[in-house]
Amino acid sequence: MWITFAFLLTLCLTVYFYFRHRYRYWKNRNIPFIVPKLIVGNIVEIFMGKYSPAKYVAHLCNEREGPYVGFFILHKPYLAIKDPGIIKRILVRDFQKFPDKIFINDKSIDPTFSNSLLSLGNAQWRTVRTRLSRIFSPAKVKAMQVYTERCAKSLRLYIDGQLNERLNLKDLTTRFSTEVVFSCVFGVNSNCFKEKQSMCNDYAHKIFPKAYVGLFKGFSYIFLPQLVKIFKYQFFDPTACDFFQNVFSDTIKHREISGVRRNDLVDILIDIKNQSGSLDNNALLAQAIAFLGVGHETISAIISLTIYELCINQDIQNRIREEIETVVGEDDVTSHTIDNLKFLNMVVCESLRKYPVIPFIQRKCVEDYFIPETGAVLERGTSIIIPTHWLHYNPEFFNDPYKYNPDRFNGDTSIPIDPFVYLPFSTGPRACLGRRFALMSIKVCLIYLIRAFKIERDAATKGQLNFGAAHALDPKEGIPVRFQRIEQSYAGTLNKH
Ligand code: HEM
Repeated sequence: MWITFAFLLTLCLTVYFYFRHRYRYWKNRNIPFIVPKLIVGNIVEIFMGKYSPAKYVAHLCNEREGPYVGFFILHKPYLAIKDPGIIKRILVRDFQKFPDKIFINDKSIDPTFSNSLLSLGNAQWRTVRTRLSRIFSPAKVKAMQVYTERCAKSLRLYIDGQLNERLNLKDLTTRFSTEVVFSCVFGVNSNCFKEKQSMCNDYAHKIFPKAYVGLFKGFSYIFLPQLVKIFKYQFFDPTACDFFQNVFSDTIKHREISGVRRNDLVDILIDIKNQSGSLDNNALLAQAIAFLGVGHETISAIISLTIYELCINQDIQNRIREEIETVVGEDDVTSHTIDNLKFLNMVVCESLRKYPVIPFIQRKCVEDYFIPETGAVLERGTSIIIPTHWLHYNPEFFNDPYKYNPDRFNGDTSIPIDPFVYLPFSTGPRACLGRRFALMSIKVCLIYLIRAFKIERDAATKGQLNFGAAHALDPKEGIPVRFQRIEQSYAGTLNKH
């Protein structure tokens, strides 16, 4: 018994002194930090469901003055960077020292996610990113607009059959985004508007699990890699990956045999595959699944949250409609007309500020790094968080940040917006690859809907959305709204297209 007691005592003391030593990490470097709780660090509030990870990081940033704040998840130190000058160094000027993500990247656990651009480490990331960089060039995105417009017309018809009924915005916009990404990435129709229950839509939803399972997976792939290594669970849902692997392989085979070109992403991926020494099938599939997973979630979230704001702020909805009427009228939507819709652009920018769908950016330092502004040295391997959500809601950078106010993006140079505090797509060499494609799809969808319908709140629409800790993009109760056909002039466009 004494031996057991001595063993347990030694174990407890070892754990205690180990953590005490680890928790001096930021103090020893003279970096302000949040005092951690023994063993768990600063993780408790997230697991109690008090905060989402994004809001928790924002809360930590508010707790300490200064350009950065250190915190701990279990024994591991993290640094949240608050100063725009240092953010610029990390994302752009000294990017070569911060090219990696924190995500665990283990091909034996999750080959699809680990092969995707989202998580690849420096050397491989560079090769894949260079190969894929032309995928969303202005000309390619212009070519994909035809397919996106087709999807917007299908959505419009789908709504037209359910006028004045209570509709859940998220359901409509995920059908649209799945159809768009399927059409442009996989080169096939997903039948999201033909079938109430579309297999493609169901599997697209499954790629990233929702609610607490999704929260736990996403969180652990960034902050608790030990758990992922022990339990070996995949980031992307394996059944969804199998389903899309089949769809993608069939499409590639069909294109190669038939020689048909559609000028979409599949064609580009086949071209990349045929270049010597290029990406193999698994690597291509990983990119396609990542595009589908990221693309369909983010595009649908921004469209539904924008429409929600337009229901609450009818004056803004009317202003967009007037602009569309003046610039586009009943004509086709071209990339040129999209560029001329200045107010619509301001609206989308404001939605991306108020709802940063990727609420923080992550980087890992690959060499010791001296921060000239403060004299601090970041050790090789330091995990960095850039708190987009905190920056976008900071009154020092955005006046009255909880207000939905597109006019803050009117280009007034007396109150310029710092590009290193407004980071919906991030910036620098590792910024979002799909930015151009996402903006085009969001704008096309909004133009088609606002031109044809007056969109109004329903009695059940909340004045304030309740996201809860685990529903980052997805308000808990959905977003119920009603669509009404507007005057004949707009109905004219319905018949025309
Ligand atoms: C509203 C829509 C979207 C937003 C707000 C968004 C935002 C972001 C952000 C913040 C990052 C992290 C960048 C960084 O670490 O510096 C990212 C990465 C990425 N996004 Fe997007 N994204 C959107 C849509 C899309 C779409 C539609 C696609 C493709 C179809 C896409 C593909 C990617 C890829 C491949 C990366 C990884 C880039 C790399 O590591 O090289 N995104 N996105």
